[in-house]
Order: sequence, then structure tokens, then C-alpha cells
Amino acid sequence: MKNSIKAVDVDRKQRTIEVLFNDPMVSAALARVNVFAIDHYPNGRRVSTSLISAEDFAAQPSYDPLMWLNYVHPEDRERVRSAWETIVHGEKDVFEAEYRFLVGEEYRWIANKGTIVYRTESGQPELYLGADRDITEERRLRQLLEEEREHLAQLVISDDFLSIPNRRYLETKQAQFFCTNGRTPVAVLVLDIDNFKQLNTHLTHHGGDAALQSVVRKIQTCLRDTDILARYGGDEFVLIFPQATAEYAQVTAQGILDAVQGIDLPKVSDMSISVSIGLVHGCPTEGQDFWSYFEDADSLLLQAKKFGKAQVQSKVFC
Ligand SMILES: Nc1nc2c(ncn2[C@@H]2O[C@H](COP(=O)(O)OP(=O)(O)OP(=O)(O)O)[C@@H](O)[C@H]2O)c(=O)[nH]1
Repeated sequence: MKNSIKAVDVDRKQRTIEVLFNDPMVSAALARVNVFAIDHYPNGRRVSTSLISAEDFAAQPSYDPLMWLNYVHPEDRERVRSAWETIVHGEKDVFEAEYRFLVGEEYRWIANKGTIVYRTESGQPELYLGADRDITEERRLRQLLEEEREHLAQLVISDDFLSIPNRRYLETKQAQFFCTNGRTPVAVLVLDIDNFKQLNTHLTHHGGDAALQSVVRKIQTCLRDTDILARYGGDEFVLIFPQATAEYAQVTAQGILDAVQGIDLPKVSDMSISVSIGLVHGCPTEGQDFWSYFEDADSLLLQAKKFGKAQVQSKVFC
């Protein structure tokens, strides 16, 4: 009885395969869209004229619905195996995955989507009908586009002359360094180079550029990896010290003053270089934001300029 049921099933499957792949016109149309069938029972034969040759599968000695996974790239195999196992175990009929597959002697990226059409009496895959597509080139282009997109996104938020974040970075990212639970300390500093107009005149614009780069490199040597230094515009910079103590903020600001004053300018004048800094340190609460700290720090910077430059003016709230 069992055998006769199986025979009927096999006939039905054979008829489906014949309808799809024996007629030259229908078969050619299916090949154009890479439709194939895996005749899983009894020997895992691939029936199609599409991407992967039928010979790859034809010589398998016994029925094994997992056998084809041997052709999947080792790095993709476990991911694809667990997706395919849900099909083999009857949890799902529709399969969809992208993976590298050994075609001839090279791995190609394949997108495969299909469904189990028939199962054996015991629920094992009997006939799988799917379409696959070589997406190697498409993936390469996708990756190039992604890299290009990342690069452009990076350009938008960084100062390409000084290779540090720019004002747009501050405008879009500042909130992530600013926690308003009243318990998380932060320092915001606004820094401006003193008499830079005059320096530019003495050093020429090109020399001014070099001085600007030296200042930035010097400031960077004073910072932790987690501190932010961004160019706000011209010779004005903003620093954020996330989760910094007031002592760290003040010692670092003083360290920046000293480090910048130690920069050797070209010997075309007896000028030295210095910066002025406005510093606000606190534990922001609800209703405060980065910009309120920034405004306060900017006012303190103006005070520092008024009081003679080359100094830090600060306000510490916690
Ligand atoms: N070389 C160079 N100069 C710049 C750049 N960006 C802005 N500047 C110049 O920097 C100068 C900034 O001048 P201000 O900050 O207004 O004035 P200051 O002379 O620094 O005077 P104080 O700020 O009061 O100390 C201007 O002359 C700008 O043209 C740049 O990328 N390279």
C-alpha cells in the first residue's frame, strides 16, 4: 500500500518535471529566468538548464537534502544550513537566501528563492522549485555604492582640511554626548586662536594654514580618545569632554593653553601663538541641552578675550 502511494507521488512529481522542463519552449523560457527544480527524491538531481550545471548534482549516490550545502562557501554554510533545515524539517516551505556557491572552480554569489512543491510521505523535501540568480557583480556594485555613501557621509561631517569633525557634525551628533539625567558630567569648551588675523598677515595665508594645523595637532595630544574636537568655523573650535570631572576639564584646558603656546612658529616674526578658551562643566538636567552649554562657553570665551587672551574662563556647576 505504502509503495503504491509513493509510486503515485513519484508519478505526479515526474509529470510536473516533464511539464516544466521537457517542452523546449517552456524550458527555454524558464531557463531565461533561472528557474530550476531539485528532484530531491531519490537522488537529489537538479533539473534545469540554469546557472548551475545538473552534473554537479546528478551523481549523488543517495537521497540527501542537505548535500548541496557542501557547495556553499564555508563562511556562509552554517547560516544557509539553518535556513534550509527549517525547510527540510517541514517548519517552512519557502526558502530564500544569498550565499557564495561553488560554480565550476570559483565561488559566485547566488540569490536563491523557491518553495517545496512536494514532500515525501515522511515529510522530507521531494521536489523543490526555485529561481537563482548570480548576484556577484550586483553585490560588488552594492558594496562600492555603500563605501561611496559612507565616504560622502563622512565628508559631510568632517573638515577635510584639518581632518576633524566640523560644525555639521556638532549639529547632528551633539545630543549623543549630552545626557540630561542630572548625574552625568560633561564639559563644553569653545576655543579661538588669538590674533589669528595678524598671524595670517605675518605668515601669509599659507603659513596661517600651517599654524592652524599645528594648533589642532597639539590640542589632539592633550585629549582622551573619547573627547571631541570639532572645527566650528574659521579659527574657532568646540570641544566636548563626555563624562569628565571638573578637574579633568580644567587641567586639560590649561594643558591645551600651554601646549599651543609651545608651538614653534616660522622665524619670520617674533610672534607667538595662543588660544583663549571658554569652559562650562556641569551635570545637565531636563531642559538643558548642548546649545545652552555652548552659549555659556561662548560668552566665557568673549570674557577671556576681553581680559587679555591666552587664558581659560570657566563656570563649573557640578
Ligand atoms: N589661514 C587661514 N586663515 C583663516 C582660516 N579660516 C579663517 N581664517 C582667518 O582667521 C581670522 C580670524 O579672525 P578673528 O577670529 O575674527 O580675529 P582674531 O584676529 O583671531 O582676533 P581675536 O579672535 O580677537 O583674537 C580671519 O582673518 C580669517 O580670515 C583658514 O582656514 N586658514
